[in-house]
Amino acid sequence: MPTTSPVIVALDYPDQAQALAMADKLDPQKVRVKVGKEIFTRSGPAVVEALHDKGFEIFLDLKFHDIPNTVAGAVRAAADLGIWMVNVHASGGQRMMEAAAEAIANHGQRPQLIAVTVLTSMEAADLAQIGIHDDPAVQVRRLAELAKTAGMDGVVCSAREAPMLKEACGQAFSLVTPGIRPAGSDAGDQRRVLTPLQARDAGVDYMVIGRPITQAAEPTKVVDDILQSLA
Ligand SMILES: O=c1ccn([C@@H]2O[C@H](COP(=O)(O)O)[C@@H](O)[C@H]2O)c(=O)[nH]1
Repeated sequence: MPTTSPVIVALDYPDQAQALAMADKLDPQKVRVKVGKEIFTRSGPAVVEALHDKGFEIFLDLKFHDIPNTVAGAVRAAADLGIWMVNVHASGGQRMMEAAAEAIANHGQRPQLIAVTVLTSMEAADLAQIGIHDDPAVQVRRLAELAKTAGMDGVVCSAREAPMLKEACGQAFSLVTPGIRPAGSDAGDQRRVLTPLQARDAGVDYMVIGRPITQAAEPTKVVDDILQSLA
């Protein structure tokens, strides 16, 4: 049975052995896992297959961003891996997102297709450096509305923007939120953060949590404490 848990654990490791060792401490009934650029660049589809064999649903977080034809092909290849969710960058534009959606519209194992808005590591000063002089929330909303128009199933955003986006894009539009930090844990390079409980109360659908779990002395306990706090 697929899990209904909102928690997605980011398996950001330099090699497959370490990623799978962490997966062995996790329960596919309690969490999904995220395969990102580091481990996928190192291990490729083999790590996806190994995690599937362990029973996990997988968010393949490769954030495709290229011309429409290239992104369409990449999203199709991702769907062929049988993953649960895949993403593109909304800043690639409407035509790029439409090409991605079209590429998997009739796929037998169609994954959820979501678009990254503004990275949770970015704040207003970072946006200003790339010529965007709006508040992050304004840019997030602009890109989320474009993503919805282009046929995306949802977006990656910060939990801070969740109430605004549920209002603007509707309850069925999925909000996937990294930048989740249990109280007292180090924000690191993240800037727009909330705790799991604050994120739930803000209305997010999925919480992506990496280092607070993967770098903990007792990852299983951290997962259980997070799920308990949400119960
Ligand atoms: O805006 C974004 C998009 C993706 N991520 C990814 O989520 C995890 C977060 O890991 P933590 O260790 O909990 O910070 C990581 O894999 C990022 O690549 C994001 O943080 N923000």
